[in-house]
Amino acid sequence: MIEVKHLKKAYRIEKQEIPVLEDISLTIHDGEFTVIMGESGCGKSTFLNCISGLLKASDGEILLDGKDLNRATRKEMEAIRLHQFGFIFQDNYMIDNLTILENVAMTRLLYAKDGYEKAMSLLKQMRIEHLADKYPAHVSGGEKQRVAIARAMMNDPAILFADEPTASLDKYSAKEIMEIFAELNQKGQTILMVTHSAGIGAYGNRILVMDKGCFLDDKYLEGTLPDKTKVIQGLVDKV
Ligand SMILES: Nc1ncnc2c1ncn2[C@@H]1O[C@H](COP(=O)(O)OP(=O)(O)OP(=O)(O)O)[C@@H](O)[C@H]1O
Repeated sequence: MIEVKHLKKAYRIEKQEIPVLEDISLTIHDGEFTVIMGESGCGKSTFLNCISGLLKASDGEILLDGKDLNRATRKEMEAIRLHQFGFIFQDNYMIDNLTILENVAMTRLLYAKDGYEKAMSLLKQMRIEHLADKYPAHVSGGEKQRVAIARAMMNDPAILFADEPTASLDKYSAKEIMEIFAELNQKGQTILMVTHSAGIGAYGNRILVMDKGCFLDDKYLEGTLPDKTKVIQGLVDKV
């Protein structure tokens, strides 16, 4: 569970402070698949980066099971990112001269002996075990995103953060990736995802709509994918 209390974030450009997030308070509960939507530039990625510790918030508390990430030392934050968080982005950089299996296994090999077995079992779960010995340059965009999910799941993260994970994919690959997300969530994985697409957001079960650094709507979603897409579109159109 992550509790966000009075989170503020401003960027400093030269001597000027540019406020982006304005006093946000909310809770992300375990097992939720929360989706953040809103117009370009409203602060979605800034929010995701602050609560995942990739960016330091200007003020407020971000409590992960009671521990305030905004006051954690760099070493504590590194450990939390390694052991408790998983990240998936639009473009997932991989090390070109390592195989897919090595890319996935890498972070766990830093502290556990079962890196390769765990990586192989996740490649199987993502149905891409046949890619294990290939290099990143030789797999498609959709396959690369599956590799990125496997890599993000390597340390059994408490929360999976995803920023526009389907933005660079065609609609068929995007659907496959979202089906994997939905399956992981059904097995209990907490997910926090930013997207621009109501159809992609509909795979989630909670929608947060952001406008100018605040959340305007926070709604739990039920029903079929088309039902949820309609609800999300209605909320987003109000912005
Ligand atoms: N490092 C930075 N320094 C200064 N300003 C920044 C920085 N990163 C983002 N911003 C500004 O903060 C605001 C919010 O950016 P952010 O990327 O969080 O928005 P977003 O909602 O994720 O946008 P998009 O949907 O286009 O990705 C924007 O005005 C952006 O220009």
